Amino acid sequence: MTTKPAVQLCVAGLVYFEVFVPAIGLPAAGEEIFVNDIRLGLGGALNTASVASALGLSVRLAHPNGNGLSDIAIAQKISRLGISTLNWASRADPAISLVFSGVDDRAFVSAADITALADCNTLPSATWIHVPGLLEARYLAKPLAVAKAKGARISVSGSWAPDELAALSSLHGQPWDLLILNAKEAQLAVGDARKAPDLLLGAASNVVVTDGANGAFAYLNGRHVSCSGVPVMARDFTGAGDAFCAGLLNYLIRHPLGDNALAYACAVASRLLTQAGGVVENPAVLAGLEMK
Ligand SMILES: Nc1ncnc2c1ncn2[C@@H]1O[C@H](COP(=O)(O)OP(=O)(O)O)[C@@H](O)[C@H]1O
Ligand SMILES: O=C(O)C(=O)C[C@H](O)[C@H](O)COP(=O)(O)O
Repeated sequence: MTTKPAVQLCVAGLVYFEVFVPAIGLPAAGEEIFVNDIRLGLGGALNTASVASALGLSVRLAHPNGNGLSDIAIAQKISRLGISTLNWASRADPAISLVFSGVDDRAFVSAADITALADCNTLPSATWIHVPGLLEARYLAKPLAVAKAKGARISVSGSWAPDELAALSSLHGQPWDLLILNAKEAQLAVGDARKAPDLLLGAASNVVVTDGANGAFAYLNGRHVSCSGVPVMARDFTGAGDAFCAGLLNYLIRHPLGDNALAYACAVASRLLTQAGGVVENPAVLAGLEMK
């Protein structure tokens, strides 16, 4: 008899400590500019984990940590969110990002101990394991392959990793069950984002491309599907892609062959645009979208 794993979704990757840089020029040497506020936040793997947990999934966050100031803040926040973790050692402060907010997207300057992921021996047993980043997936390749052999389904989302994106179309053997890219990543991977669902089937049996306000299109469960974005008054674009992944996985875990996966994922992503940052602390942001 096979038993279902108690954890429905494991999210494995780095948790980023983010400093949102105010949109002003740099001060001259020796000078100091005071602004009203410098916002801090957490992101990376915690984004998808927090959304999935708020949507009602049992979630485990697998991430390396050290003994830095950001590690203390991250551990406390995760504990307050009630998300269970699997940790292993990294350097202190393994993932720090400066976030520069633009008109309809953001840019990052980041320092990340990506190699710490290679020290992960085993990932928790889960129905799905999601890795938010191609480079992260490369460093986690061994435990991911072991988990897949034991029956877990593997999902990987893009992130801006040009070399990994360029190599995607030559992958074969479908190491993953689901690949999610945004349009810019898909463009870099295959030259024409619209063709990505067909051209990247060597990497994963399901390929989804998100396209900002336009929504998403995919090859999912053996069919070409698409959906429009849900219009909202956007406040902050951080975490929309990560929330989309959480919504999509929540749907696929509960309705593996259902027809509304993309529409549901777009609805979840649009809610994240109405709050600051990509971590859901107030589940009311997702009111009406929880699933039992
Ligand atoms: N301006 C927007 N209005 C409505 N939905 C949006 C908007 N921007 C993003 N989304 C939603 O978030 C998803 C991911 O956004 P996208 O910009 O494609 O990815 P990323 O955040 O990874 O860059 C989209 O598929 C869509 O559902
Ligand atoms: O801080 C960094 O450098 C990160 O890469 C982690 C970010 O929190 C998310 O990955 C945001 O990603 P989106 O969901 O596409 O907005």
